Amino acid sequence: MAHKKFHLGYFTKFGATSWPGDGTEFGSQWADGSYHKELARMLEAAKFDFIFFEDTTIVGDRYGGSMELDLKNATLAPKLDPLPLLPLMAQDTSHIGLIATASTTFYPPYLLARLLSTIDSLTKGRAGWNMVTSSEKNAALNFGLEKLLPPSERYDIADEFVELCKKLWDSWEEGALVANTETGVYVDHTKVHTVNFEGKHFRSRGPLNTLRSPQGYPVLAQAGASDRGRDFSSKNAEVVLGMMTGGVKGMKAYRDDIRNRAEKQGRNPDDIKVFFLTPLNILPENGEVREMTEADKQAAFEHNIVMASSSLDIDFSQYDLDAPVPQDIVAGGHTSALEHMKKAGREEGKSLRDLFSTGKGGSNARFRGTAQQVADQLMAVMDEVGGDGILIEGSGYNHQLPALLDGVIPALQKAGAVRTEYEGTTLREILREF
Ligand SMILES: Cc1cc2nc3c(=O)[nH]c(=O)nc-3n(C[C@H](O)[C@H](O)[C@H](O)COP(=O)(O)O)c2cc1C
Repeated sequence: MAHKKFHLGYFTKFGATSWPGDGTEFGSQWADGSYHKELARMLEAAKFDFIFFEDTTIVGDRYGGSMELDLKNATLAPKLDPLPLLPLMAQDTSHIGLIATASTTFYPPYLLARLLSTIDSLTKGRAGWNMVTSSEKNAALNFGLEKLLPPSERYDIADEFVELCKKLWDSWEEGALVANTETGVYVDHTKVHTVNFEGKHFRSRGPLNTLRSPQGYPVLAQAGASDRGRDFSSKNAEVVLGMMTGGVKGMKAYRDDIRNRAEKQGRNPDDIKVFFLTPLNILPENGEVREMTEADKQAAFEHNIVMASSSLDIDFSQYDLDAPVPQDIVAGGHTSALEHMKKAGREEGKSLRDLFSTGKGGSNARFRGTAQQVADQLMAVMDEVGGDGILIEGSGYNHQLPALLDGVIPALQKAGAVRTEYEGTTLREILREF
């Protein structure tokens, strides 16, 4: 049976992705960029669409008011800025897309538009921007703000931010650079325009002082989950990132919803690729399934509770961790994630400790089995959901790279479910190949 062809992304961070370990694993030396350069080469050989860098700008101390658990487990920090890493990875590769996160809440639009234009030039048209509005109070404090605005206002600002960036990127028309040695004209001034943008939140005269970059502007990515977030992503994004909440039904509903919203905004839904983030648990052929030990569960708990405390802006240490999830918790951050947790408490009696003690090493991964079985499961899900891509969780999974790249991907390629060659050269072209 012919399978739905789907795209592949790899989700990681510019941080320690192989901790805990003994310090010699692949990924241990990451701060000089060498690990990610090697990783990008490996993923390009497997014909991934892109490598994706999440990012935040804090050391997490929301849980119990201490940085200890975050720094102990290298959960949120240390993390370096992924934007300068993209051109480094581009030097050793020729096709793989390079997407990094930057916040519309903290950057001035002109500065970020200029930086991303520069990176798109340096990567020869392979840059992407994951647009986030940020959800950590500490991040606000780091940038001199007392607190974050409510999520919907942050999205209103982000809408205007993107509108201005696009105007700035378009302030240089195609063909403005002429470099005509006979006339002595380097840039045709009639093709470079001021933008005179006067919005509610931003003003900018423009034009950018860069060049028009190979893609014009970077591929725009976003992960809206709330109603307002989905409106934003279906209006602006070309890569939309979803979670696998709600199983196949939930995934299909999410993708259909994003496509419908995009159509209502006058966009061609096929220009948007929806990727679902998931870990994989690839087991050895006929091997023993290793269950989580108590130490694994404790490490998972510490990691997950630090992540959730900061992204939801909740000090979970105030709550009973072993009773069903309290229904009166209020989130400052991503509200949809908290709603799922409360539902698990209400309907299944799950405690915060139950919810936070899983996930390490892909123990609760939906996709679990030998390389061939994982490939078959991925194809079955994509066939049913209808597309568009899988974003494979990479942080903490370096040990699985051989099984992924020598097992799962070749099995998918053999079945015709993923690409075996790149046709396009820019990230936008590659995403639109199918
Ligand atoms: C795959 C994925 C990647 C994300 N990456 C980041 C990130 O790097 N930084 C960040 O602050 N938020 C990140 N988020 C959070 C989203 O930007 C968004 O806030 C979240 O999905 C909740 O949606 P909502 O804002 O509509 O409630 C990510 C979410 C997902 C699903």
